[in-house]
Amino acid sequence: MAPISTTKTGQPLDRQTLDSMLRRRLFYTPSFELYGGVSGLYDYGPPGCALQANIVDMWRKHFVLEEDMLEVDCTMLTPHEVLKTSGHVEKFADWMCKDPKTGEIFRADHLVEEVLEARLKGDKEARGLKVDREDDADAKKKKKKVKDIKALRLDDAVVKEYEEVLAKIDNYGGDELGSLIQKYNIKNPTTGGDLLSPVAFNLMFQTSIGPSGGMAGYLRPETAQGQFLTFQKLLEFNQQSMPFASASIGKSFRNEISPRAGLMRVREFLMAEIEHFVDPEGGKAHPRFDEVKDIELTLLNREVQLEGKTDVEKMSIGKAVSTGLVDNETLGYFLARIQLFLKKLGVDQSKVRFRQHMANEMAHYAADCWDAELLTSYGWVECVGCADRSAYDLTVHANRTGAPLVVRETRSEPLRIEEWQVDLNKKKFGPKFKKDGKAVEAAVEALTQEQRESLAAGLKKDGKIAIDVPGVGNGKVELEKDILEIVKRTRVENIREYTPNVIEPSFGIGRILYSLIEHVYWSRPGDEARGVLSFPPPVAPTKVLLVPLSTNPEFSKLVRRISHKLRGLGISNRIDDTSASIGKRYARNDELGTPLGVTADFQSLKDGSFTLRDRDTMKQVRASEEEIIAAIKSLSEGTETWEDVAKRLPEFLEQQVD
Ligand SMILES: Nc1ncnc2c1ncn2[C@@H]1O[C@H](COP(=O)(O)OP(=O)(O)OP(=O)(O)O)[C@@H](O)[C@H]1O
Repeated sequence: MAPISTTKTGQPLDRQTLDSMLRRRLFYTPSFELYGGVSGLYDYGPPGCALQANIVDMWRKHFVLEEDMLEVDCTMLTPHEVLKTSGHVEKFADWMCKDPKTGEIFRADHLVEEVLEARLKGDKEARGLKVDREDDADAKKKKKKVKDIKALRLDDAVVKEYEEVLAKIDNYGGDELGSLIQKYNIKNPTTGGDLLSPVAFNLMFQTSIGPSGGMAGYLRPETAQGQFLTFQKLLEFNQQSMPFASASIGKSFRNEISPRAGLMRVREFLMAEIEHFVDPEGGKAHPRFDEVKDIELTLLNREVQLEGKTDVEKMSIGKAVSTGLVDNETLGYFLARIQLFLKKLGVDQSKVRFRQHMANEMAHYAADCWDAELLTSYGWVECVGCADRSAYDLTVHANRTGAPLVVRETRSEPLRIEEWQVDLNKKKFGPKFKKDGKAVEAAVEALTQEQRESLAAGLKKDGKIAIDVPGVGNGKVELEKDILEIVKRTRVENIREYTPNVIEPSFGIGRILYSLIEHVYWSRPGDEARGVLSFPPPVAPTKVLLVPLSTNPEFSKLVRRISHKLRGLGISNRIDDTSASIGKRYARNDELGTPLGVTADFQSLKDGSFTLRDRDTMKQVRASEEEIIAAIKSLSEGTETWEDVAKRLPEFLEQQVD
């Protein structure tokens, strides 16, 4: 069963309270609410926008800047042909099942998951086991509308079976989901009605480009394809130097079947994707792997899941790669870098795990794939996917368009290849085969080295050979030695040509943003109605709250001056000069996650000093304007912590505001 997500004070996270706080503070709001809203579409308000911008900014610095990646911004409108070639038109689908009576539609894997989890909860209740508060609230809420939750004791063997199914839920295809629905007698949870068998539903939004409607297209479901199609130009831009990575941040669109998980599953979302192009020879080594090899990750491997379990293992990425658990250094390098990025954002490290894809879950061409999952009140949720897509994408686009999406490198040592070559005597060949000439020539060219070797021996012995040429005569064609010769020669290759493989870390910014909010959310003991969002200062939407002690215009002047100076330094700040008590004003900003507060008071008028308050500890220091601004700058940039500042500057105890 999905584990419970607790806050840093050990309380189960109360999602309803958090959600209402986030909407009240305008982090986000359902789109088109005046018209009744549309599932899976949300608008971000000011703190949500600032938070998203800060996450994206940190992403750019952590990946694009740090690794010299080549950022591109490709169009979201994509012609049908491109997505047909990439396989999306045929395969980018989820399984849905319909209730023919009510017309309701369910995503098949989510339905099986929801019903089995509900039954396991019911079993837990029936066994008299404590159901966690969040579990309880959830169950109560669902009981009203979900018929399937009953305090019903299950057989131990059934519990085990359900748990195994849940551990493998991402691995099932349509037929298997259909069988599970049948086997476990899963119905429409609201009406108890029968459901039709699962059918594939393509998640892309279709459109047409141009007024004639003649060019079919889609809103892109990922940013990746644009990057693959600019590969050649980027390689040129990079002066033919490998390896290199492209990166892109932009909206993607997926017509999710029944999005009911807030920002976690939406129909339009911001993605940040990297396509790292690497030479497949040499084990996909990464030049900077040494820098990360000792970083420890929490790994949930494929075999464990196939046994129906979810036990994780902590392991250094160096060991995971050397033992072959993670396929190669480049993939391992990015897993470690993803973990470091999430840490920088303030994601709770005990709520991060990397889950390896099971065979069915992975695209057939992928060599290995790991998801960074974050524990939230929705359970473990994939927030970053990291896949080795091999040479698939470049190969299919090259085959379709004829563009050479390859790397050509001069070899340091020319390569000498001993091989059997076929020489055709064109003067005799043409007149003999006439219109069939092309087909015969293609069949000859297609002969493998082994075939050529044995045919050479046959030619020497009998003076003629027969080869298969489908569609010509009876499918066999005889060739005499005056028409062709097969000889062994040495070919010297100075240029090496290869299709790079691609390692793709793919980030859903909205999922990361929401999970981060859950991870930093807590309430002060004894004051549960007041939420606090403990964002690290660099990621916080607003860095500083400026409060004049009272409505005295002299205080107001001082805070405006500080605000102006902070703005000059690019540090976001807000003045709250309302008549609410200082405690209330700070509480409001705790909910917005503002890490620092500056108060102007009578002492400020006297000696120009100000107090600086830390959101999390509520401790204050007092110092000159210059020192306070310097402290704010270093805290906002993440170069100092509050502990560092508190060591440097004298604590201010007199006027505790909360
Ligand atoms: N509907 C969505 N809403 C928000 N973010 C999404 C959505 N679908 C995908 N993402 C984000 O994009 C990232 C890369 O997409 P990917 O195709 O790997 O997801 P996915 O495997 O289809 O996700 P899921 O299985 O949850 O539908 C995911 O890790 C996730 O953060």
